Amino acid sequence: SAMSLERRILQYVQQQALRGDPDSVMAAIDKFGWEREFAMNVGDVKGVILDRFVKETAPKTMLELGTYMGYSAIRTVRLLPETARFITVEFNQENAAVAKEMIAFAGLQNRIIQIMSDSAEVIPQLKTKYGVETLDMVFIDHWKDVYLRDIKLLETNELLRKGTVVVADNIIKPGAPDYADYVRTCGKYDSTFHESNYEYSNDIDGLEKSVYRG
Ligand SMILES: Nc1ncnc2c1ncn2CCCCCNC(=O)c1cc(-c2ccc(F)cc2)cc(O)c1O
Ligand SMILES: [Mg+2]
Repeated sequence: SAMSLERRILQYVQQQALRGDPDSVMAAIDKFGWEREFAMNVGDVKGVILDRFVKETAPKTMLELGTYMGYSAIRTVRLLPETARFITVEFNQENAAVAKEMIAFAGLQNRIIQIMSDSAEVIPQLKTKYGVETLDMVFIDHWKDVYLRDIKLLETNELLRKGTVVVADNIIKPGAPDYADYVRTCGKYDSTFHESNYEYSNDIDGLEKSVYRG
């Protein structure tokens, strides 16, 4: 169809959900994912595990790599106080534009700093351009073959501190084997795998939670 999948989901949300109600926006995106077409949001099953990590960590400053449609940004920020700073980075301009409208519909546009750029460009600028000292939490959900490059960039740019929680999606499907191997064996993280289901499916997937030892 002429309209992209992401645009069709945004239209569905605008028709089915309640403006300013993040939970209704998430519910509409998840309903579309289960009942109509697959979309690569973290989804409602893995989302519950992510929620638990966010509540446990209560980050004041958080970075997300891979905004996509804004589902996990909305899911996360709904659990944070107004004072928290949430920065999300998306490379794909069309998806970033959809995310901007999705986040605005959810009423969270003042709580989310959206950057439309390659994470490799943004990470080295977080301290100087975005006033970040260190990150309390990171959610990695962008291209699976750049997860490892980017966690190393976070390390070398001194953005991690003792206790920073790094959560990564898709450890099984599509998989990020070089990343998983690194965080589990390099000695810099206490890393645990949390098995779950792949979004809108009964297939197996899971999140890796890696706490930086500092
Ligand atoms: N360097 C950068 N900086 C910022 N954004 C950036 C970037 N580089 C890219 N992007 C923009 C993100 C692109 C989307 C990333 N997500 C994915 O690619 C993804 C794919 C699947 C999937 C699995 C099995 C299948 F059969 C099909 C799809 C599931 C998921 O949960 C996913 O998160
Ligand atoms: Mg994902």
